[in-house]
Amino acid sequence: MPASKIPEADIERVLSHVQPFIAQHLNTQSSKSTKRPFILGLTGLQGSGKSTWTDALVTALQQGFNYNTINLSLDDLYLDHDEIVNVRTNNPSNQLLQARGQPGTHDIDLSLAFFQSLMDPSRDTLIPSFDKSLFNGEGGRAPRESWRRVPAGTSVDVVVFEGWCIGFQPLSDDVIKDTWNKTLQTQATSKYPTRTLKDHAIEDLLEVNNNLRRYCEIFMGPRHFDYLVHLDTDDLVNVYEWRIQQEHALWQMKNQGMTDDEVVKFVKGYMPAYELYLDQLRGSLFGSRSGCEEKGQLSVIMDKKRKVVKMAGISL
Ligand SMILES: Nc1ncnc2c1ncn2[C@@H]1O[C@H](COP(=O)(O)OP(=O)(O)OP(=O)(O)O)[C@@H](O)[C@H]1O
Repeated sequence: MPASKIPEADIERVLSHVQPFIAQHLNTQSSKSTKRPFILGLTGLQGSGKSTWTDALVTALQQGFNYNTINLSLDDLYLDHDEIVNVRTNNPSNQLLQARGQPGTHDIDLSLAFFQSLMDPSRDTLIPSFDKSLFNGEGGRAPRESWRRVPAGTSVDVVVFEGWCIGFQPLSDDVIKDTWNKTLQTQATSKYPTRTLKDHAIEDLLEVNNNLRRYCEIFMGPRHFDYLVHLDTDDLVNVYEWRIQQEHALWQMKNQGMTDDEVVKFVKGYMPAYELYLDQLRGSLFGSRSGCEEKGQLSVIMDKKRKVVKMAGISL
């Protein structure tokens, strides 16, 4: 297996925070007839390395601790292609819902079925898979025969569940309106804009916020996780830089990829969510009044080159 881009020492540091929570969880589950796996959320900005970190964590949890570990990406829960087209057609003026990505473009029933099947040892668990290359890059559900399978009777210890908006929590309509009202117009001269709310109609932001609310109620709220690792940066502009580095590497390797302008347009689509929800997440997903205060959260701050410059448990 090729060496991971994540230094082993960084993985070890993360696990020194997380593993005691896993051990405690498995200990309390051992006497139960229906065992629930430990759900380790991994959230992070676009291109921060969520998939790469997930792979490294799964390997370390399996090989270093012998935990039966699987992973799921929120990207694998996208609606199938025809449903994504429906979302686009039903929301013609909402720029946030013209392609897969935002809350409102994932299959909630599929996510529920996945998490419920993990609790039922009499059934195989199929891990959903989405193929981004289908339909000229619009993507579609991969055939079920190609999904990974956890055979019935196998108990899964840990699920690493990664996604860009995991840990984001809906705001009240009033807070969204207030934030929107106070936000200045997008910086027209900025190469990498980080203030984009005014590019969107307030009702479009509210709609995505409502979709996020449903996600959190059903499978993505604080009660659905046991621990959250957050890949973050001290400068949001790095999200543009990371993606541009990635596309430049792709150009060198395959002579294809996005142009810098296309990257800016693409990353800008995620900025409204960062502007609205990042502060609260940085405060804590398991904050007071969540009823989950005993759970843990770790902030991993990376610089422009994705070097970890700070790692700290979030205390309430
Ligand atoms: N620590 C790192 N150092 C250098 N390169 C990295 C690092 N982490 C990830 N990369 C590279 O950055 C790119 C994006 O990584 P990855 O796909 O893991 O990010 P992601 O957060 O899952 O992306 P997306 O938000 O698009 O789903 C990949 O080319 C990966 O190899």
